[in-house]
Amino acid sequence: MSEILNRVAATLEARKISTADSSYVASLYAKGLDSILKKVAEEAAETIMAAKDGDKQHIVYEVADLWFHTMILLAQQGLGPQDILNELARREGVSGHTEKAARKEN
Ligand SMILES: N=c1c2ncn([C@@H]3O[C@H](COP(=O)(O)OP(=O)(O)OP(=O)(O)O)[C@@H](O)[C@H]3O)c2ncn1[C@@H]1O[C@H](COP(=O)(O)O)[C@@H](O)[C@H]1O
Repeated sequence: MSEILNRVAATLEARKISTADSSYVASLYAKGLDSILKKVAEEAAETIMAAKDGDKQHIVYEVADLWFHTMILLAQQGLGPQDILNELARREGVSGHTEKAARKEN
């Protein structure tokens, strides 16, 4: 399931050394962190609106946009999808309440 995530992550890495005007990802890196964060916030808001509409196809489309832009954020920060998968795996089998309590201690 994560093969596509890995392929997209590899493309995002490659775009770090690309200056192609035609590259959406390269242009977003060039604009910097605040622009990336703005896109993440926009896509989150669009996801919320799609969910409120209840149109499943629209939800899938907007969540794909949201995942994609969070992946750009991760790449820009020197992280990748494997870091998130590792964190989710770590939480597996841990109840949400236990996790919440552990966070409060940190
Ligand atoms: N998966 C995506 C992908 N999903 C969404 N987008 C772009 O993300 C933007 C989403 O922004 P919006 O929904 O706000 O739409 P918009 O109004 O057109 O965008 P803005 O003008 O506001 O930026 C659009 O420009 C989409 O084209 C993507 N752009 C690229 N990819 C992947 O990234 C790869 C590299 O892309 P380039 O860097 O463009 O070569 C591609 O081969 C794809 O695999």
